[in-house]
Amino acid sequence: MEVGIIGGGKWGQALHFAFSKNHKSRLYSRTPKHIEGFASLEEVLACPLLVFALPAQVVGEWLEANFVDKGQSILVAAKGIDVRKHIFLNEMFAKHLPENRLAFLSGPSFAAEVMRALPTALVISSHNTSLAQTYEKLFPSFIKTYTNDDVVGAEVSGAYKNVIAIASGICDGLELGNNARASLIARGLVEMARFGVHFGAKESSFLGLSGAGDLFLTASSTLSRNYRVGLGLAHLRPLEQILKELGEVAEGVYTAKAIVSMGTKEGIYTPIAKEVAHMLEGKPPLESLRDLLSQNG
Ligand SMILES: NC(=O)c1ccc[n+]([C@@H]2O[C@H](COP(=O)([O-])OP(=O)(O)OC[C@H]3O[C@@H](n4cnc5c(N)ncnc54)[C@H](O)[C@@H]3O)[C@@H](O)[C@H]2O)c1
Ligand SMILES: O=P(O)(O)OC[C@H](O)CO
Repeated sequence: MEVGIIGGGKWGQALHFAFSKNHKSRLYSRTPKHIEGFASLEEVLACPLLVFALPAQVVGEWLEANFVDKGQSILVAAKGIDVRKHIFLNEMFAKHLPENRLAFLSGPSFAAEVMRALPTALVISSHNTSLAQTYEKLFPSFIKTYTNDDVVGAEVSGAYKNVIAIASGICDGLELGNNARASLIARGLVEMARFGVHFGAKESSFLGLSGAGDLFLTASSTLSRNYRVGLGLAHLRPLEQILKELGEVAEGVYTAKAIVSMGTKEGIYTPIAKEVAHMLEGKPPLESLRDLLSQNG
C-alpha cells in the first residue's frame, strides 16, 4: 500500500519510519528533510491514504490553504483541541471530507521509541470500521493496533492527557512526591473522562490505551514535551523561554485554554485544566496547588 504523511516533525518522521518497513511511504514537510521518501505536497496529496501529523493548532489554516479533496482518506495523528474555535479536530476535518474517510490515531506513543522500533500499542478510531482496518495494515509488527468507533473518546484522551502531563511535571518539579503525582494523575483521568463523556465519548475509552495508557506514559516521563513544560513552570521559568528551548510543540499549552473555555461554556468541572491554564498565564504554582487542594469537586 502507499501512504502520504503530512508533517515532517518528530511524529511524522516516526510514522514514516514505521510505515516504510512494509509499505511505500511518502513524507511532506514545509522544511525539506534529507530522508528517503521525502516528497512534494502534490505527490503526497495524490496518495489515497493520508496521515496528518502537524500540530493541532495549525489544522484549520493548513487545510484551508492546502487541502484538495480527491477522494483521499485521512488518519489524523495530531492530538489537541483548537484554541481559537474551541472545536475538536474531527469537526475541523469534517469541513473538508466526510466522516467515513476520517480516522484518528491515539495511544501511548513517544516518537523517539517508535524510531527505535520499541513495542508500541495504538488505537485507530473511525466511524468507518473498514477504513480503520485499512490503516491498521500500514503498521509494522512492533506496533500493535486496536480499532474502535469512539472518535470523540480518542480525541479527548489524546488532547486532555497533555494538560494533565503539564500538571504532573509541575508536581514533580515542586518535588511533592509520588503520592501527590499518583493522586493528580488519577484525578486527571476522572476529569478527562467527565469532559469527554459530556461530548459523547464512551467512558470505557478512558480506561484503555487512548486514555489511561497515554496519560500514564505522558505524565510520568521527561520524554514528554508537555511534562517538561510543567517542570519548567515549577521552576518559575517563563513559558516563552521554556517553549523556545523545547523547540518542539507542546500541545497542552494550547489545549488547556481550549478545555477551560469549553468547560466554562458547557458547565463541566475541570479543576486541573483550569489551574494549568492559570499557571500557563503566570499564576504561581504553589498558589495553584493550594487552590486545587482546597477544591471540593
Ligand atoms: N512527538 C511525539 O512523540 C508524538 C506522538 C504522538 C502524537 N504526537 C502529535 O503529533 C503532532 C505533531 O507533533 P510532533 O511531535 O511531530 O511536533 P514537532 O514539534 O516535532 O513538529 C511539528 C512540525 O510541524 C511543522 N509546522 C508547524 N507549524 C506549521 C504550519 N503552520 N504549517 C506547516 N508545518 C508546520 C513544523 O515545521 C514541524 O516540522 C502533535 O499534535 C503531537 O501531539 C506527537
Ligand atoms: O511529547 P508529548 O507530551 O507531546 O507526548 C507525545 C505523545 O502524545 C505521547 O503519546
